[in-house]
Amino acid sequence: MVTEPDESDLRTLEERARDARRPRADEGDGLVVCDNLVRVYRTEEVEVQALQGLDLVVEEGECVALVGASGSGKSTLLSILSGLDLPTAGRARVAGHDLLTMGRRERLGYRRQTVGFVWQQTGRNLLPYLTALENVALPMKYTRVPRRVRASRAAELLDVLGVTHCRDRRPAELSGGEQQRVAVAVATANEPRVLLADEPTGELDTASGEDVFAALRRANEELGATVLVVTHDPLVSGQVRRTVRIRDGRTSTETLRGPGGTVTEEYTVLDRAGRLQLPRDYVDRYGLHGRVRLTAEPDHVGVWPDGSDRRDGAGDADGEQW
Ligand SMILES: Nc1ncnc2c1ncn2[C@@H]1O[C@H](COP(=O)(O)OP(=O)(O)OP(=O)(O)O)[C@@H](O)[C@H]1O
Repeated sequence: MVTEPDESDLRTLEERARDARRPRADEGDGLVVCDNLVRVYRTEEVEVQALQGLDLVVEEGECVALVGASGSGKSTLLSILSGLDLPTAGRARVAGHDLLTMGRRERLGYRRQTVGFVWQQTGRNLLPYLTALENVALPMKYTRVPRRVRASRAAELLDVLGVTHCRDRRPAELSGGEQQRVAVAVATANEPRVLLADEPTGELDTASGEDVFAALRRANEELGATVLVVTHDPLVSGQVRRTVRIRDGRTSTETLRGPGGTVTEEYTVLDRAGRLQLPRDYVDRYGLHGRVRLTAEPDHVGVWPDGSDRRDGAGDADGEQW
């Protein structure tokens, strides 16, 4: 028997069709692109430059850890990418949405469908009077997913993220780690292209933190979300392929890891003025400080401690080749 789709089914289908027609300006240019991003907080007495010309490109499908000292601007960046905060200047584009110019309606749709968010504070992610299943189903109500689809997708997400046993419990009846895994399910309910997490394991013990990180990885690998996770947890940053370090409101160095977590490549960002920051352990390892000597080689630049007499540019333990 063929049944007629009801009105809400049709609305959902129309919305999906409209969404599919929207230009994908991001394609081929990074799913997340920040270009010279600036965020200045002004209060009556002080002005804080939280982001000072940050550049970042994240490709679709990546799982990236953002690390950096307290106050370096990590949460500010995530707030901007989540559509909650507006940059002061620069360019920020996520999945074809220009975060500086988008209007109220587009911003609402962006926050409901394009990005998902997991906060550090477990209590901030879930509504206390709803069960885990109801919490996960709720965001789909706002995007007008039909009721029966909401329930089955919520159950499926709880299953993928390993928290099926929590489905009929309220947040107060869950451990911190279980709450955060349910929070990942809530954040991925509307199939966002980008999942943002601000220290999601910060309040947890090591074992629960690993479970939550495994949930984020599943969201990345099995549900297809591109993941950006702010973390102070070396266990998390040691397990992702790419770690981006933020220093004084700018991206400074990047580490790429191969299978098994071994570091395969280190990068640094050359800013518009031609300045670059060397990774701290390189500076220490090669005793670089103050003035350093540069050698121009056919295909790279050598950086040597001042006073070293090496001039041929061949790699040895006294300098660093770039
Ligand atoms: N609403 C605000 N008003 C004024 N200053 C702010 C505001 N939010 C953040 N800042 C300042 O901006 C700078 C960057 O803060 P941010 O929270 O982004 O850093 P962070 O790297 O996430 O730090 P942490 O690791 O401690 O969370 C800090 O100096 C902070 O005090």
